[in-house]
Amino acid sequence: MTPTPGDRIVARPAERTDGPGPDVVVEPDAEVLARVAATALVARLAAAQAVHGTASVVLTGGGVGTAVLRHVAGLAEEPARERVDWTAVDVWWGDERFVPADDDERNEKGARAALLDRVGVPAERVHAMPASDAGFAEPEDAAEWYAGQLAAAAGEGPLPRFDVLLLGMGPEGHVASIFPHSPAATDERPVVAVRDCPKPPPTRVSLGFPAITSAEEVWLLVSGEGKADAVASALGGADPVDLPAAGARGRRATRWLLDAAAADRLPGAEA
Ligand SMILES: O=C(O)[C@H](O)[C@@H](O)[C@H](O)[C@H](O)COP(=O)(O)O
Repeated sequence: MTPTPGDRIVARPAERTDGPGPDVVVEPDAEVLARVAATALVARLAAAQAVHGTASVVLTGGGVGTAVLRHVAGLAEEPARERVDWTAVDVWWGDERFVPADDDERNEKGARAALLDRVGVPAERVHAMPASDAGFAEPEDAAEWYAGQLAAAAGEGPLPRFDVLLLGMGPEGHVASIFPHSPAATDERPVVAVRDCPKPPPTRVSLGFPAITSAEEVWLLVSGEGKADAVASALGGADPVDLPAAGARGRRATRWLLDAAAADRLPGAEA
């Protein structure tokens, strides 16, 4: 039987005072994880459209994040499946590499190939972060422009509704382009320029914590044994400055979608 989200809740850490505690879902491997996350994402976006008429999703780069998008595109081709109206989905990014538009390092490029160009999201709903050859000399200018795009979409307040915000996580606990002990980890702006990233490329634009934590739901997609220590620390209550993933929380839900290897060091993990 294909596992579905929630099949194996291995940990539900204590309720926190500033929102619901995280749910942890473990799937056998990265492939199943991506498939299950894709099915859940389609359901969540369809539900948002039923309520609001539109849905919004914040995308991540990374291996699992891109695999999820490929599975979502596959689901869109299955007539019997739950449907998302892709003409009524706003697509944002959690972070982007400040490199030329046609650079393979662009998260946007991967997302377009995996999903967006396949399901026909209208151009005006694809809110890519600027490339380095898009007329912004500095990433700070690009970050400010993106904050303006978010505010314009919000109507009131600085941020629009994000129904689901997807994040990958690095082995040291970075999310989006917020790296441990970087200025971005404590920046109070919704969008920040990031320089001197420990992981190349060094110059990026990222949502900051105020934007990430404004999302209705934050889903962290994490696979591989190299992430197991960071997963355990984040769920164990690490300081987000030390381990940014610990600060990635949604208003209504925070969902850690793990494969078994990434969940291996969680207390109480099932064999
Ligand atoms: O910008 C980056 O450096 C990556 O996109 C990064 O944020 C990625 O999401 C994580 O490192 C997880 O990546 P994997 O899922 O491939 O391990």
